[in-house]
Amino acid sequence: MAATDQSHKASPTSLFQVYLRLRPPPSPLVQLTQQSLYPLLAPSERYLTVEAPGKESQDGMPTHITIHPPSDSRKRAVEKFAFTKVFEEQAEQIDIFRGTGVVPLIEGVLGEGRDGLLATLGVTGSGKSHTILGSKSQRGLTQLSLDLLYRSLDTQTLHSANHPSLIASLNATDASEAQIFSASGFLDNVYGDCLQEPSRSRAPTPMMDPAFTPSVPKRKLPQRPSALPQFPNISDLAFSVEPNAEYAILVSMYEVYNDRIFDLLSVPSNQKDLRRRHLLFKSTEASPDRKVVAGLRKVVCGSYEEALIVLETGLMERRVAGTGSNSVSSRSHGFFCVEVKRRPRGGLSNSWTGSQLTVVDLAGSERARNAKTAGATLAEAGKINESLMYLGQCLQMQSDSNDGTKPTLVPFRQCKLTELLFSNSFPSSSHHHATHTTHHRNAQKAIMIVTADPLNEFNATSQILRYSALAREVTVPRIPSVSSTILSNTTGRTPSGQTLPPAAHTDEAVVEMAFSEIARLNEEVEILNVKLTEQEERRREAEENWQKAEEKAEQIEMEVREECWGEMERRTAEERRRWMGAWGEEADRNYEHLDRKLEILTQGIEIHEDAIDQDTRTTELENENEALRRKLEALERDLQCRSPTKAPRKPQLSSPSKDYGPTALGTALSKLNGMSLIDAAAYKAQSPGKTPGKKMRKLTARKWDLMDENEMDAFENHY
Ligand SMILES: Nc1ncnc2c1ncn2[C@@H]1O[C@H](COP(=O)(O)OP(=O)(O)OP(=O)(O)O)[C@@H](O)[C@H]1O
Repeated sequence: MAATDQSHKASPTSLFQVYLRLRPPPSPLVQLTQQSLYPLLAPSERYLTVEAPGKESQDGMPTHITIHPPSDSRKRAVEKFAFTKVFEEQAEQIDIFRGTGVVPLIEGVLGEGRDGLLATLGVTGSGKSHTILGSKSQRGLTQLSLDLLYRSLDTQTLHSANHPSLIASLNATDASEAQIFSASGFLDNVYGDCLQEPSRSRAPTPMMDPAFTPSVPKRKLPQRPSALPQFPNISDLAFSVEPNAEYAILVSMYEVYNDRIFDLLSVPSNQKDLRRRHLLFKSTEASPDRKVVAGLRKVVCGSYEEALIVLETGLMERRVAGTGSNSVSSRSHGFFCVEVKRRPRGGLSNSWTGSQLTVVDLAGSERARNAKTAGATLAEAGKINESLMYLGQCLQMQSDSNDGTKPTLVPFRQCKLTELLFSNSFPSSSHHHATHTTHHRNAQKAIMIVTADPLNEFNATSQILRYSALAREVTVPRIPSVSSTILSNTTGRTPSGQTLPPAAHTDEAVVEMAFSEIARLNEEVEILNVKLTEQEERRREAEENWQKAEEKAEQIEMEVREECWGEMERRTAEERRRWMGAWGEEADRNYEHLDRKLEILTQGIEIHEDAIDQDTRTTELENENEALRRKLEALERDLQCRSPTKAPRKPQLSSPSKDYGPTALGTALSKLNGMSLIDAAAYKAQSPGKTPGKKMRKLTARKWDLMDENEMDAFENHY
């Protein structure tokens, strides 16, 4: 056999441990009734064989299977798949519970504070629901896990009926913006009178949400927990937990339908209103490092029985909602979550810590394909196929990286399902600002149980196995060589029975070699063909993804552009408003300033007019004027007497020696200066032929200084 892939071992860093469970053939009666639903092959046509356990197997369990394509298949390649463990048809529910990693997963949730995820994957009818939810006679992994949790916590589990402040305390610290209810309150509301016994008086439900109105259509009460299967028994199994702690268990359920998340415990307000509000998977303020489904309804279940009824209610809602929206139950991916919250014993503290176990029942891919022909919308069927294809890609990436050559880069953000399954699979740490401590969160541990029916259709089953397996080998069986076929009956003898000569033997060997070479080349061609088909398939998927990504990018760009444009317009309007405001204020200030100035001016004028009498002031100014004029004239005369030979200097009227400033007095003085000049000119005109020089020679400066105007006139007339 020629192999194209030799990687067998699951890497210890794998995000998922992948177990394969083969379902047994149905009983003849079931086969008869369900033949049309799940057309099965005859046992002789079985294409799947389990390999004997190898060296790497744990507990002597097989880890590999081989699938041989049926004779009518186009492909001839034989494929070998590796899993963490393979459970054959005879495996019971308890074997799966104990043999897969479910028990350590629960231990991690209880002790290590590590989230756990358990999912089943397979084509329709392969036994997913049987494995995860059980049957009429047997419990599934969900019920067994709940049983183990309650058994381990035992009396340390808190009941909301005994602790009235429990719901408020949980509400105060819940990071997922959830609505938390007590089990009795929740069940009362959904089933109403069905739960009541005539003699029993019912205490009011603590912390009942007023929005939780009793107008809800009542559901038919599910089977009593005591009527539900008790087998297999795991009473020998329990973990010891922190003795100084007390625990609360919160149950929530949701489904992913058409790539949207819907609460399964949130019953619609009336029968017609089946358009449920979808929820977001996001990081919240209280949970920055971890994404949570925000706004879920959570029910505090104090006992295993309460948890079972809530589980049944959610499953029923999944069916009711499915039927109402023209779909069937397995057309959605169902999530059942059990949160284990812990706080120090005493009930005083609100410091809840804890982790969560999530059980996932994935939709069957085959059902979606058939549903297309059964009248379901293309979008609905397409969404399941799409989400399973993305899940396949993520698992494929994991298996590709298991050989250690490529880093694990899981493209899990492509749809809600893969986001929900993988987002919390990576370790992270977050800083709590309030306490200034760094909280380290363990990476989630995940288990995938792949269910397969070896008698179900080859293509669908091989497809699921191909992308969920941890490793794969492709081989092509060696075809019996042509020469050996031809010569098988001859062996050195002619068909007539004659022995061939030695030369003929040599020719036979050459022919044999040639044929074996042709056969080898044929094998290689076959393998290359298989590889080519796969590459083409991957390329097609990649191109589809590329196109989708481009469309998404375009849409995001448009949204961003619109957002930016809106933001710009908003800011411009804001800026305009701000500017107009400022401008108005400035104008007001200016007006005010002007008003104040005018007021001051008016007041100033009034004061001036009131303070000084106009006439007195005029007289004063005239007197002053007179005195100054006289002084000026005396000065001029003095000047002329002192330098009689020199031409008389013109008084500098335009630049008086003393700067009087821009006051009224200054102006008056300037006028006076002008007047002096005119007077002097007039005076000169009155004494023609007499030069100032002659006059100056006959007068003493002292005398001249002391003479007044009249004396001066007399003096001039005398001479
Ligand atoms: N391991 C098993 N042992 C016995 N019966 C089984 C086993 N697995 C499946 N069955 C039976 O096969 C039938 C189909 O199984 P189941 O409903 O679990 O398939 P499924 O994969 O969940 O299908 P769907 O996708 O339609 O929900 C059921 O009647 C179930 O009881």
